[in-house]
Amino acid sequence: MTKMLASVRSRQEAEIALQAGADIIDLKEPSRGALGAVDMRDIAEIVAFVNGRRLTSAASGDLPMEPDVVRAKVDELAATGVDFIKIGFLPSDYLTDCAKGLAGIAANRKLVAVLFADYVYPENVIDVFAEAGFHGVMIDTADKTKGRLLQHMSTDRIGTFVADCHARGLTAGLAGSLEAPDVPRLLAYNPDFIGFRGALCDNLVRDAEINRDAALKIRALIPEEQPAGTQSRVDYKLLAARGYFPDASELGLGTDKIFVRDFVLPVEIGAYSFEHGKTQRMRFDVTADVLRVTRNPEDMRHVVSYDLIMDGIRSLVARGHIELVETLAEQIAAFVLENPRVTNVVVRAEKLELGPGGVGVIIERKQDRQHAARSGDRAGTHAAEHRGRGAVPS
Ligand SMILES: O=C[C@H](O)COP(=O)(O)O
Repeated sequence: MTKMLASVRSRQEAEIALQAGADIIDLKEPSRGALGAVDMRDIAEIVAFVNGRRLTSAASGDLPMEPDVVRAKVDELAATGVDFIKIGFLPSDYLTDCAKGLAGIAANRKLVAVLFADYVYPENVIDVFAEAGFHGVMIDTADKTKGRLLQHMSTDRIGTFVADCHARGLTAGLAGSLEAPDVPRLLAYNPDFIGFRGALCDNLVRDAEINRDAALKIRALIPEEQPAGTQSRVDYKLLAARGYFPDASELGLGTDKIFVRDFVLPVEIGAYSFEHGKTQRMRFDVTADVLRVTRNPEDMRHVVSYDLIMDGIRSLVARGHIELVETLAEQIAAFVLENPRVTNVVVRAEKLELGPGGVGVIIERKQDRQHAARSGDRAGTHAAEHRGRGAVPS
């Protein structure tokens, strides 16, 4: 289950987050930086106010990578009774020492290491926290003026991050100036929690007060059902279980078309030797017929996000050299059809650098409704089939 974490700075804000249904009340002072700490006295007051009705966490503040300083601050926070302590780790020669220095506290308290998507870390950084006994790792952004998490990290890398954490027994969290349309894209990767501050405030201004309606809007996008366990990066069965797809009773509403047009990416593709070891630009046009869920679409649960289509194409292309445009077009069609709301898809895949104009292929593929109905599990059937064939980006 993916939990909603709401960062609050005061008891009043904690009350709004609690009433809006946030799962984790995170204590953070946004005006003091990405991981600004709330004053100790206020933390104690807010933890007492929440009084076990929700999980609580507290940010450590933007600390220098000095083991003694970090340990002293975490010790102090541990005494407040918060359930989780979030500690920011900057790339540094002392990162490992700082993590190891917390192993003693980690034996008794749940520590969550916060890494920043706008910095570069050594490849084995998650191992460092697993070895030090941390409870989890989360990705956030350090500079809140420089874009959302998904502008720093592809969904494919996010999927890898979550899977790497889970493989090491760590919980995985995601945050970073997230907005409502980001939620279904991130939910598909099954993080343990998704964190918000700006999106809960008026006009996305994270230093402003939390707004109840904004918090309710985000809460509605993270339904609280218990998902089935999943192997896949993008799990449409999971999204279906969370209310992102229609019930059979709603199918009478017909379909709409969503499209991605003129989506250009560098791709390693081609059967000729001169096409190997380099990229060439390709343009993709995808049109999908999508079952309508409601007459009044109001939030991301009611739509099939075109972002999911673009994320899928990026992931497929990132897997390495592809011999044929036809192969890639089939993979894209299969990926889009994994979404049980898609009844039909047309994929146009075009190489842009081989002739005076484009060259490529247009294919049209349909959802195998009969097969899906036979299985009695419309939402999961195609995902399972394509996963088996390796069509899901991995
Ligand atoms: O822990 C999560 C953060 O508070 C997210 O803050 P943000 O949404 O303003 O980036």
